[in-house]
This record gives sequence, structure tokens and C-alpha cells, in this order.
Amino acid sequence: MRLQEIKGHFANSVRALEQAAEELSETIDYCCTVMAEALQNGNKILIMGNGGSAADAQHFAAELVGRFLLERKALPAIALSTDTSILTAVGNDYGFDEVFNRQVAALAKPGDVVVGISTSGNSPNVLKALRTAHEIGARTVGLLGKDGGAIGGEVEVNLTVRVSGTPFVQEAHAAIIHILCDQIEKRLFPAGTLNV
Ligand SMILES: O=C(CO)[C@@H](O)[C@H](O)[C@H](O)[C@H](O)COP(=O)(O)O
Ligand SMILES: [Zn+2]
Repeated sequence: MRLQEIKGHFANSVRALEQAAEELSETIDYCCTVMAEALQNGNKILIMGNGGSAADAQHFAAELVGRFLLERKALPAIALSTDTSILTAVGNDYGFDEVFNRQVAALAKPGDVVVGISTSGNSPNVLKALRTAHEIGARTVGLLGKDGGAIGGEVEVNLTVRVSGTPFVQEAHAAIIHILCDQIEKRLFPAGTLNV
């Protein structure tokens, strides 16, 4: 019974990856172009999400500021889920729906890329911040799940892994983040040295 459950989880995860490969590869390619062009123009990438997606936001920013596989210069990316003083001050004083919005209002510039990660596509704090990003003139990307939710209807680049089950969506998101990092590095640093 337990082994069936374990294998069932793997099977659902594989299905989420297959769905993403089938339906999202072209949009992922376009997303890489948007991000690579922004970085080439001196803009930055801001990334946010709640819970497991907060961890994904940090993971993505770390790969860009540090490195994914290529030895190359640092790339500007900030996870908006990391500063406990900002999160607690803004959450306490203005409410939880403001924790990312306030940071986007402070940091985003026209031409930056603002990425919202949400498995439901409905987290109000992510949606609000993406609306502000759009008003500022930043490009908006949604790394989403299920039916894409409210965020799916508003972002410029919609990467929705159309499966139910938060863990399986998150597992596909992790793969998409690695693909984005890989492609961004290869496009910006074709002569970069490989570190494996
Ligand atoms: O990692 C998980 C579940 O796998 C949770 O921490 C999950 O991320 C949290 O419940 C989030 O608050 C869900 O938000 P969202 O993905 O719907 O925007
Ligand atoms: Zn999780």
C-alpha cells in the first residue's frame, strides 16, 4: 500500500513534467528571451511566492546571482520572500497582501522582469504585486498551476502547469526554473566555462 502511494506520487510528478514539456516548451523559450534581453539591457529580475514557492523564488535568484552551470559574471535577481524585517514590518503595518507589492513598488523599474510563483494562481499578495509591476512598466511572468487562476489572466508570460495537486505543480516548477537558468546562461554567456 505504502509502496503504491510512493510510486503514485512519482507517476503524478512525471505527468506534471510531461504536461509542462508538451504545453509549455515554446512559452519557456519566449520567457528566456524576455529575461535574457532584460538582463542584457541592465535590468533585473524580481521573484516572489508563498510557502514552497517562496523557496523556489530564492532558489531561482540564487542560481542567477551565483551560477547555474557556467562560470560567468553575476546576474541581478532578488527574491522578495527573504527579508524577514520587510516581510514582518509590511505585513504587520499594511497587511499580508502588501508584503510583495510594497517591495515591487520600491524596487521595480521599467524593463525589469517580475516573476510571481503560485500553484493556485490565486495568492492575493502575488497578484497585487504583479499588477503594480505592470503599472510600473516591468514585464510580468506567472509560474502557475491548476487553471492558472486570477494571475494567469493578467500576466504577460503565462507558464501554467495544468495539473491539480500543489506538490506536483511545484515539482514541475523546479524543473522549469532550472531550464530558464540554463537557457539564460547559454544565451548570455556562449563562451562561459562549464562547471559540473
Ligand atoms: O509547499 C507547499 C505545499 O507543497 C505549501 O507551503 C504552499 O506553498 C503554501 O500552502 C502556499 O501558501 C500556497 O500558495 P499558492 O501556491 O497557491 O500561491
Ligand atoms: Zn511543497
